[in-house]
Amino acid sequence: MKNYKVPTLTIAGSDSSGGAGIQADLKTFSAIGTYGMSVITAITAQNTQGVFSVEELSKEIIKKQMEAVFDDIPPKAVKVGMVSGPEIIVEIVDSLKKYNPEYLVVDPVMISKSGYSLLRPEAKENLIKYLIPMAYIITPNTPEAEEITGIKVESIDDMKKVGQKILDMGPKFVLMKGGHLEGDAVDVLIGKDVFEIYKSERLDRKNTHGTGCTLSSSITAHLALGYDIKESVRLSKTYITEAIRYSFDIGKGVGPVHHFYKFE
Ligand SMILES: Nc1ncnc2c1ncn2[C@@H]1O[C@H](COP(=O)(O)OP(=O)(O)OP(=O)(O)O)[C@@H](O)[C@H]1O
Ligand SMILES: Cc1ncc(CO)c(N)n1
Repeated sequence: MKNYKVPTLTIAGSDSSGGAGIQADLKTFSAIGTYGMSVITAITAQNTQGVFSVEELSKEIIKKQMEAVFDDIPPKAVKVGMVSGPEIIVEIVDSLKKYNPEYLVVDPVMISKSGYSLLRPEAKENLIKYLIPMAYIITPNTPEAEEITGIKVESIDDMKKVGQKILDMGPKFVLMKGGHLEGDAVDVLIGKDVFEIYKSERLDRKNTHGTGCTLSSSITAHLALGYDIKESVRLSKTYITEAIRYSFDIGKGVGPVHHFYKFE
């Protein structure tokens, strides 16, 4: 029996409609059985139809949130999602270096499903230079992998090649997500001596708001529970597939995935 009394932390933006960002992360942390905490980096006014406005929080309040969490309840695993500005990336990296959590999952959030930029262009350099190299695992989708490397990703072969380039930037593992390609939903895990393919059927569902956030939070929670990287990704791939399968129409646009307890 796993010890479920394990704290997990998400450092990310708030999605007012509850489908992505902090809200998706906390739902996932709970559904998998861990104790979820949050450091909020930005507030977005968004729903199933789009992102309408973003207000970034100051680096001072981000630092204070990090101190409050780590000084009292040090998380076993941490996930970083939306970090839109260059200064807050530096602040978060400094705090993470100070507290040194065992697992750091980086979801390099750049553009929302509705096409809104969640990473300011001038923040990209700091993301690549400081945050990506410290990650235990980074989980880019294909457009993000292209932005990070400048190389097109159109096939599983490209995912392998580009994933290797990202691995060379310093993270321990790279999970290349294939949700944006055609055919089966195939994700590729790459590490120094690791190469695994995770394949599921492509579900014909329109409600995929928050898939990326949910997958990376699930990996974070499973790592915190003590699963190894391959098992954490395998269980998380199942979690996201089922969460998409059981998604339902809520709101007028691209609805959220459905979170529920499902294990092994
Ligand atoms: N229609 C689908 N059917 C099954 N699995 C899917 C589908 N779409 C995406 N996935 C899976 O969902 C996970 C998230 O992948 P995706 O590439 O959609 O992430 P993302 O673009 O970062 O998401 P987001 O838009 O929330 O940021 C991956 O495991 C991917 O294979
Ligand atoms: C706050 C937030 N983070 C991440 C995503 C994923 O695209 C989103 N839509 N909103």
